[in-house]
Amino acid sequence: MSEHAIEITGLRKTYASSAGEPPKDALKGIDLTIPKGSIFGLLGPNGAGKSTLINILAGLVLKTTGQVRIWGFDQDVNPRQSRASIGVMPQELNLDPFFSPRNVLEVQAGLYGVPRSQRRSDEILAMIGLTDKANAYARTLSGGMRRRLLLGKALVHHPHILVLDEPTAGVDIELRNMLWTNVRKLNEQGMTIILTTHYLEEAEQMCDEIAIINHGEVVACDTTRALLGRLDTKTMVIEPETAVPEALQMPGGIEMCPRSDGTLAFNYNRTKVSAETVLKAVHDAGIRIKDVKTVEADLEDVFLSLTSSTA
Ligand SMILES: Nc1ncnc2c1ncn2[C@@H]1O[C@H](COP(=O)(O)OP(=O)(O)OP(=O)(O)O)[C@@H](O)[C@H]1O
Repeated sequence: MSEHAIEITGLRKTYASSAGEPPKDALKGIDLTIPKGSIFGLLGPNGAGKSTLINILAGLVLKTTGQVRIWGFDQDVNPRQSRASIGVMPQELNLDPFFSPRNVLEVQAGLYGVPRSQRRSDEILAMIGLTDKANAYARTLSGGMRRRLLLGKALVHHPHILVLDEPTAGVDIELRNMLWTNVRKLNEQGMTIILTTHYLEEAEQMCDEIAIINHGEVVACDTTRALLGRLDTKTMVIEPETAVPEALQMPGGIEMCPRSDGTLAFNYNRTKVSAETVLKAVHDAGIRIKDVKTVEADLEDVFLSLTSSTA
């Protein structure tokens, strides 16, 4: 059995032309492997191709060419097994208004051929906090409750992989925390999680690995730590003890930027300049240091550097 939850090779999707619009190459040859047991982030600007990719994984959009293996099953050769291995929580709140949460879960379990003896609607309702609403019409549920129900619906067939498409877009903090607690718990139980999010801080906190997609191509795929280590620029922020002399000259490779709060930011390329060199330059400039801290690049910096030049 493969150690990868998902293996994608040469995946292309071209949407046919319609209403006078030319054909659209939404995915231009994606190669991607997602390790089993990981929390994997799929990031990219609007229109990058994330939903297309997720919908292909979910079996909702047909690929143009390429190979997709889900939990070791080739989508074309073993469509039933590959579909059974994955559960998708979609972005849209597409629920039948006259179905109760219990109906929704039971019907979904039926669609996936889960035998009655293996259904666990009560357990799922408890997990998503909808036990009291088990028999209420979906149209009477709040937006947050519907979203939780969609999470439950994605889990009825015990998938190995859970895909969350923008699960926290526009949700309040309480629901966001509840979602993440559940996602972490499921991951600890061995489920592989794939998520798209616009909140880079969230991806930084949640994901072990991240792929950044731009214009239908993977422009970076690495561990979150390695991705954050990619940017060479580092900043040292110094709070001076005394007034700073005007017109300071810094050695090459160190740029000084005074900040409005009275601190001084020194930007330097950490592969070329050491922190010690920066501190010495500050000292030689006659600046007495009251406090000092260094600032690492965050995911937003990495994201912008990889996507803004071609946007
Ligand atoms: N059914 C479709 N027909 C034609 N073009 C489409 C269709 N669906 C998506 N596209 C186009 O394909 C490209 C990728 O869209 P996709 O929805 O996959 O991006 P995305 O990264 O999910 O964006 P967002 O974050 O805004 O949801 C876009 O240019 C979009 O306009």
